[in-house]
Amino acid sequence: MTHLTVYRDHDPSFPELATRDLIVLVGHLAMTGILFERWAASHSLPHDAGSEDVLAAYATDVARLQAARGYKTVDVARVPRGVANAADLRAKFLDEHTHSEDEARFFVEGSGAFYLHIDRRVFRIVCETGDLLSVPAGVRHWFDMGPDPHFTAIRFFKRPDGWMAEPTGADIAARFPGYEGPTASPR
Ligand SMILES: CSCCC(=O)/C(O)=C/O
Ligand SMILES: [Fe+2]
Ligand code: NI
Repeated sequence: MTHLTVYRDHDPSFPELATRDLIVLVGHLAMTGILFERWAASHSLPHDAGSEDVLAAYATDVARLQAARGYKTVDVARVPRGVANAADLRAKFLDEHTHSEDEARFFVEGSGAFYLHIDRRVFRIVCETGDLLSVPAGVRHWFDMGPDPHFTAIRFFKRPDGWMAEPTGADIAARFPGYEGPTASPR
């Protein structure tokens, strides 16, 4: 289930806030400039769906968000259940990094946890199917898809050339609770 946990960035053992209440979650994230919305993700996708199939199924939603927030480019990040190189894929987003522009992610299936490091706090947001989250320009963050990953996310970019990340070189991500999957108890 979607939830938010807020930590001080030097103390991963004692959260300041943990909530599954969407109104509280949206409000807390909005105070830091993060957009969170719950969308309908009602199109079932075949296991072998490609990016074009995903974008075609959600074309109306994609066009609406592009028009509203000026996103120029979209792509699809998809990790099907049971993928062979899960550990390598997981490692790709596990280090803290930034993007030079505001981006957004819409989870059309599956789940994963984003960690946004803002003003000496870490906002851990477990996203599930139907969740839309923005990552503001320059915000330090990382993403954990878990040990048994499964998700499809439409990614929205303001840059015409899509996903580009700048590593911060910090080792903060390793100190925070990872994402263990949708059946794990929330933290
Ligand atoms: C859930 S989309 C894949 C992860 C990603 O694009 C990103 O930037 C993580 O920080
Ligand atoms: Fe990122
Ligand atoms: Ni699947």
